[in-house]
Amino acid sequence: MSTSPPPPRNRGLVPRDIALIALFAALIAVLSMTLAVPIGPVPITLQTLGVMLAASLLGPTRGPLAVLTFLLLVAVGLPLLPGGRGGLAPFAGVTGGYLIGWVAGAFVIGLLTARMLPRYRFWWGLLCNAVGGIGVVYLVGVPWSAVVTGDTSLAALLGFAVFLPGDIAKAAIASAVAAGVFRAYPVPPAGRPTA
Ligand SMILES: O=C(O)CCCC[C@@H]1SC[C@@H]2NC(=O)N[C@@H]21
Repeated sequence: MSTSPPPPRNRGLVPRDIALIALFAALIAVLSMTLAVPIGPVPITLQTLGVMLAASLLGPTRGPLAVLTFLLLVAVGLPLLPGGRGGLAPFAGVTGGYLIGWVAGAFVIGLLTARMLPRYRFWWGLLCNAVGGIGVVYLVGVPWSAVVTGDTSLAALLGFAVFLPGDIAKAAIASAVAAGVFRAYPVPPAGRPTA
């Protein structure tokens, strides 16, 4: 009886990984610049859709690296945030907590998604994206906004509710895409579950 060798773990980043990280960083940038609904100090955007897709499809290492690559480009001054913002100022501003929360959120989505494979289904994906892409992101972003604006009232803290419908829709889209990809490619490309 022949046994197949276990998939390689912790094999480091190969050129294909770098290309995927760059591709998803670019996707986040495109989504970041595509739509911004200025409903208050923090806009409704499509950015978290990019974060969720990157994390769901690339896993807990490459997903956050794609987000970090995007944030690095913003930090060096590229105008990739809505309104053509870039540089270091956004990180200290009212949305700075969301920017940082994306990295932690992507890690959690990637980790949970990797644990679901190969039994990943839409509803499990929705849960992964909701926990990481909404729960973790808000956990950092909401109090950060409150502190920066100086409004720590309950009403201000509960203001995140306005983002929920859109972010749940984004989590559903990311989960549907990931479920489709994982169904089409049932044998994970080397490293997808762990890298
Ligand atoms: O462009 C920025 O400076 C970051 C904006 C952050 C928007 C946050 S991300 C989570 C929540 N969902 C949205 O649609 N908007 C907020």
